[in-house]
Amino acid sequence: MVVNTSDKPKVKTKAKARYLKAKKERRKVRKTTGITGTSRDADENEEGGQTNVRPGEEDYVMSPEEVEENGVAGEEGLGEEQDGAMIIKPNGGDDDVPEAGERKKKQKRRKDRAAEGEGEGRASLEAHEKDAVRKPKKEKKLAPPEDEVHEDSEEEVLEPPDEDDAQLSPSGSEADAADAVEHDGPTDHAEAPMRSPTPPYLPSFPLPLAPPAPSAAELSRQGLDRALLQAELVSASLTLPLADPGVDLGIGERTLHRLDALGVQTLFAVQAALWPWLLSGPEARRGLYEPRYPPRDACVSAPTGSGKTLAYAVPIVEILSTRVVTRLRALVVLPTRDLVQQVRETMESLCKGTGLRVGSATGAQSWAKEQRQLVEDLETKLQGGSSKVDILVCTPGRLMDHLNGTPNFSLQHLRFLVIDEADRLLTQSFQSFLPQVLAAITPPIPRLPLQAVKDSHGLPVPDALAPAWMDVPRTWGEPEDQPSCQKLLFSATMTRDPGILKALGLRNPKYFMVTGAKEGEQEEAIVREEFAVPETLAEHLLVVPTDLKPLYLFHLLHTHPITNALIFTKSAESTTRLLRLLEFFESSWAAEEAGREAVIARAYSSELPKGERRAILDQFKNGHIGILVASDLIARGIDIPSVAHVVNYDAPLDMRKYVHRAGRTARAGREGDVWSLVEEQEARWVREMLKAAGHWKRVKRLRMEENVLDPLRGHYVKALDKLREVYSKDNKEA
Ligand SMILES: Nc1ncnc2c1ncn2[C@@H]1O[C@H](COP(=O)(O)OP(=O)(O)OP(=O)(O)O)[C@@H](O)[C@H]1O
Repeated sequence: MVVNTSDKPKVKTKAKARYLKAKKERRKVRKTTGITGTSRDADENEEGGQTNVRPGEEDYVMSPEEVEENGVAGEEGLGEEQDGAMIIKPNGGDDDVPEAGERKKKQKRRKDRAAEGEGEGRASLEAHEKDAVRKPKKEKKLAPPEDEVHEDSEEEVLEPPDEDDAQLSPSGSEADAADAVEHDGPTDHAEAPMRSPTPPYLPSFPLPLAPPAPSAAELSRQGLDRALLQAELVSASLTLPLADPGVDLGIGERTLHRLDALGVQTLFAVQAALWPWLLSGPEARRGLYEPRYPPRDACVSAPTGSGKTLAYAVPIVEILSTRVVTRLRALVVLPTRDLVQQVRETMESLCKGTGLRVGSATGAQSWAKEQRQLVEDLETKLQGGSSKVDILVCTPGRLMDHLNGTPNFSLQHLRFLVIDEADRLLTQSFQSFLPQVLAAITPPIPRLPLQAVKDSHGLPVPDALAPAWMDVPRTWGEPEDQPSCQKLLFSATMTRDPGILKALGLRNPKYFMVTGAKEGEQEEAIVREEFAVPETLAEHLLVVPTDLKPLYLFHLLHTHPITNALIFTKSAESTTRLLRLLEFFESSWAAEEAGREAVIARAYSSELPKGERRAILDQFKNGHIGILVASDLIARGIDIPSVAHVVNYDAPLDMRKYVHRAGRTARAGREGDVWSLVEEQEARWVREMLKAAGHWKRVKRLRMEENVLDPLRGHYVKALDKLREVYSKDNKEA
């Protein structure tokens, strides 16, 4: 960082005179030797991968006044001099030099002088200097803390494979090219010297840490602590045989057969806790309408892949299977179309033989068609609505469309409202759906009078108001009927934020938490929002230089080898770019020797049309595609049992994202690995994030020497060239 010194008052001292003389001498030397040392040079070097200055460690140039106060480089050993100014390396601060104590004393003396009132100008100069001296310290914090990442780790050093013999040394242009690919797309290297002195990486700032979890007292003030702190804690390792004669699950023969057909022999922890509570326990309500004794709501937090879908789907189907007429009685809301499709399939397979009808609303079909599929009578005005489906699985946007625009689409008969991936659906981006849904399940005031309804030909039409909606005579003091809708919230990262949960208007909620936390640490884990991950998940973290990240990825894919893998990037665009680079790399690698087979990879993001996305997902599920490079569109909920590895190519932005991405593998008790490639400048906050979530100890930190990449560098360079070519062609055509 260059500090502008022009507005500083001039202070002439002997030290300064000495300094200026020395400066003249140095200029002379430079003129004769041709060595320059401006910060611009440093930037250009950095861009070319030649400098020792790491991203985020910008140089600080000292003013003559500061030199005077701090002494010259030769005296203090703080840094090197550049064009008449001193450059302090950020990691050459106070802590690193023996003379630091002396300098501190001087700074203190300066402070004291300023405090004694040596004039305003001098005081502001002091402040400026103080800032300037501090800044490098701040920058130091941003420096890639590779050492720190390794400090308390059991590192696994990955040895270079020796079967390949391609030897290419790292070069500046290669680093440039990788940088271009990762940051700006391909660039013309001939232009490199013309670049501005801006460092090649955007300055990095640590992400703000999550605010501390609300205290028990805070929760208490919000009126939610009792329920939350009295959560039913369920051990993640709990299982229950489905055929256990000693346990009354409240499940009928038909459902037991369906579960058997689905391969369910043993209940997972979340199911073992929830099914009896909903179906056979003292608090269970099996009626379709429970206006006098409405059921309690439930919030369920359980790790990814732990069977939350069946945990709610089975009780819903079991209870609704007694219904006689079709009404919309269960609504399941999910954040994406793919998840809607997945849950609909599960519901349909459970409903076989019950006569229950399952529908979905995502906007995948035309509006009119979807309306006709959901509502029986779109013409007559019916107070009780007219539904063609018993269970509707939908996205929030399409649900709002139907609430506002589909005649006779009513939620008054709802017995279950399931909000799956609840923490996601309660975030701001989805916030408007919740008030509308809550209004639609709340009876009107005053209640509606019963009236005979006739169709356009004057013939009577059956209409049915839900009990809580009806205006019926009641004796004095008798309470009005309550809506029978039971809200069930599910997530692997369920929010404990009382403010957010309050917005749901939960009725005497019961919390279930499936946790791996040890006894005695569970309460803290709840309050601190620590999320459990599957026990069978192995977690690895590798700190890599930004410019070589793709190459490290390719190395991982080849050496481990990693297949049946989901690779997550930060955006749809990055997904496409990384896939192209991977394809070019693979074709170059496979072409080198007969018999080598390139890995088959595809991209998956919102950039693809819906139909294509579906086809790609199917191919990935049945193993025709080995690697799916994906955006966060499928980071949540998607269940693909064959996924053996997840790679965080771009670091997840928060712990929730980390948990959900990682949770695409190690599902239903299977083994799985997550690999996080963390850029040097991100390492600190990734570590902080994992630590704050009580997760750091689980993560195995890897160290990989750069020479392991050598056998693949040649193919990588070719791939980069090809990518640059394609992008410049694309740009010309655009
Ligand atoms: N009791 C069981 N026995 C065997 N397999 C089960 C059982 N329960 C669920 N599964 C299977 O486990 C897998 C994961 O279940 P599910 O998708 O419901 O997980 P989830 O907890 O909702 O995960 P996420 O939080 O990622 O959405 C599914 O393939 C499901 O069929």
